Amino acid sequence: MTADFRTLAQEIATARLARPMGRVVGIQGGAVQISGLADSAHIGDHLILKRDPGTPLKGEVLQIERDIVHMLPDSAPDGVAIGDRAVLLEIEGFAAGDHWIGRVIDPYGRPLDGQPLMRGGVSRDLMSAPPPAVARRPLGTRVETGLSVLNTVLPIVEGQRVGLFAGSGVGKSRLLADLARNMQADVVVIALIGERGREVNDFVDRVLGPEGMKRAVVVAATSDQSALTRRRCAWAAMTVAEHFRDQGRNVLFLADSVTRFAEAHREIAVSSGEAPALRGFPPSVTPLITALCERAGPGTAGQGFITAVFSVLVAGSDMDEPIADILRGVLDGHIVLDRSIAERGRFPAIDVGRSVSRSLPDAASDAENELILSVRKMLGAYEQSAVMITAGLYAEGADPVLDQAVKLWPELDAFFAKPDPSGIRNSFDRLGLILRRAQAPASLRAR
Ligand SMILES: Nc1ncnc2c1ncn2[C@@H]1O[C@H](COP(=O)(O)OP(=O)(O)OP(=O)(O)O)[C@@H](O)[C@H]1O
Repeated sequence: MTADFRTLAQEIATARLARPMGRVVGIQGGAVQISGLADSAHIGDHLILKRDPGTPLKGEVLQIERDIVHMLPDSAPDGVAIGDRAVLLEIEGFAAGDHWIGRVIDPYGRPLDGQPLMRGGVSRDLMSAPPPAVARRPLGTRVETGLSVLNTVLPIVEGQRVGLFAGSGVGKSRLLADLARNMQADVVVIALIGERGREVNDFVDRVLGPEGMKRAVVVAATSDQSALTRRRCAWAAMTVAEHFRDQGRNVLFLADSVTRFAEAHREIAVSSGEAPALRGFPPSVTPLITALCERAGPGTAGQGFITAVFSVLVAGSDMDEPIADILRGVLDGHIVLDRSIAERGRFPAIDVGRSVSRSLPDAASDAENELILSVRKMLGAYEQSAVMITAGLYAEGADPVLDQAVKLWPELDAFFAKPDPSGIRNSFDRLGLILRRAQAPASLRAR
């Protein structure tokens, strides 16, 4: 029997023909209390509530008390009455497989691209723990990113977890798509959390395109779906990544965005009575985000790596807002996109001065580290005097580093925008050439 038939036979054998039913006994806030299901329901199970009159209302099991199941409905529980019937739906196991590559799925493993999709052979727990810290391999080697700036001054190594901090409309999706298409990886798993439906289609069809989809699994939950589904999206995508990692493959995991994941959690937490604390977010948001990020990283011996980029929405470049702050603490680096750079048309709009890769200095050779340090010094000198320079108040000769920085600035700025499919070595060669032209390293070392 082929694997597909075995899966089908298993599904038929385990299918439940009768469905447990309960009755509404209360409605409080956004949640509906149901009796008669406490023995059969599990957290996260789906329910369908038959409103009389009205269309059925779907929802998920949020809490279970001794006799009562608390259901969080997908939309406002208008028209729900005491005594209405609630039917427990069986939730299928989540089992990824190779045939998911190239597909767009929802957080329950159902296809969103109109084609049939079989489940894989083995169901996985969506909330699995990360590999034990002591058994984990160390971070791996540098990966080709396809972009000059990430190949050189902000390197990413196998198993590294990076935050992508960006305001709206500064090129976050395009950068993620560039990485999905060009970054070195066996499989790319993309979590699209809380985007509008139109944006998901646009991302898949136009921004990512058929080339990007070739090795990608997209897991999407749109903004109109319930908070539970949106929150589940991040876990489902991470579970897909873990499936491929366990097979020894190197996975690139891209999450867009952790902010929307945290917002979905906030909705759920408030419905279950948790008080907001961190500027509107409940205290449980910190362990939630930390646990998700921890699942990425190196696997154990024989497993692959999950190299991850988690995007964060930072309104008005506020890097201290709670989600950005939590992420900065748990990740191994951050890439900051800057609106003023995007506004002058330089993409990717990475603010190199404010971005950090914690894989340095280990990820680069001594000579490369020296080059990176020189670039950073020059950028620092330029940025400190940027106002003076643009106001025409800069006079050559006062500071040799600033003189070089001013001279090199246009070339460095153009270098940061360049794609580089030919690899890390080539990116460093080009960067070295730019610096040598101004004989910068020697004079900088003398400072
Ligand atoms: N690499 C690029 N080259 C040229 N233009 C770009 C590039 N990246 C982004 N842009 C421009 O910036 C716009 C916004 O990009 P993108 O949709 O990726 O931003 P975003 O931060 O994901 O936006 P949102 O917050 O709305 O999701 C694009 O429509 C395009 O005009």
